[in-house]
Amino acid sequence: MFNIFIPLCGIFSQEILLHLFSAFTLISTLNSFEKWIFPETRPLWFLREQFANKVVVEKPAVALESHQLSCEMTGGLPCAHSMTFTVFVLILASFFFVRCWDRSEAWRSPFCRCIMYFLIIGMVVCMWLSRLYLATEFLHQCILGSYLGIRALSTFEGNVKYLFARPRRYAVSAVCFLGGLALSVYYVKLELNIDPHWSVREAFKWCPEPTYLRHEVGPIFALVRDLGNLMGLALASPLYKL
Ligand SMILES: O=P(O)(O)OC[C@H]1O[C@@H](O)[C@H](O)[C@@H](O)[C@@H]1O
Repeated sequence: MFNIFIPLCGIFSQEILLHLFSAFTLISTLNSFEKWIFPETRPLWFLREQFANKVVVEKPAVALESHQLSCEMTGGLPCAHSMTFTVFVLILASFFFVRCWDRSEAWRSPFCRCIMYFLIIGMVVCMWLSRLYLATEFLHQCILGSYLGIRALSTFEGNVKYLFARPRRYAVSAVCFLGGLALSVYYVKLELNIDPHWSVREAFKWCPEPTYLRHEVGPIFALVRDLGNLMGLALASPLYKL
């Protein structure tokens, strides 16, 4: 998303680019924090654990396969793909249809609205199905991911003027605070004897081929990536001047 789709959207308008990048970064950070604080298991890990502990002994008709796309290193809840994809599709659809509505009355008809909702829901459900097919997510993780994405996006849209008007020093301080919070979670977990790297250990334990694991999908990498993107936005603040 950050490398291809979001920059490509910037070809059409700088407004879309800024809106997409800021909403996407905030929502991705929210997701990374949730996964960092409370990593939940994934179907692949859960099922393999069940077989290893002999809780399930009957061999299923379908074998579970692991490959590069299914060897994830973060927790399952909330599904990052569903969360960010829902936000991406909603922002693009709203820009596209608002433009069409401004150009022609015909686009405001109930038929066109139905097509729009059908397309959005269809694309999000396809994303859920792809995650379920790979056994990387449970259904509730996908549904919650999309739900949290929608709630976070509506909060962002409601406060966008306030956020875009923040002076640079406030924005940078907020990002530094988030960095401190992520670090504190690490030490609090160590104090409580909770392994902060639990999800990484699960990934190494249940992924049959260690070379399938990608460092860029680890929880610390995702947090650093998102906080780095946020710092970029903070340094460019106030964003309404861009
Ligand atoms: O939660 P999901 O959908 O399995 O996604 C796992 C990871 O997928 C990666 O593509 C993202 O960069 C990470 O931020 C995310 O944690």
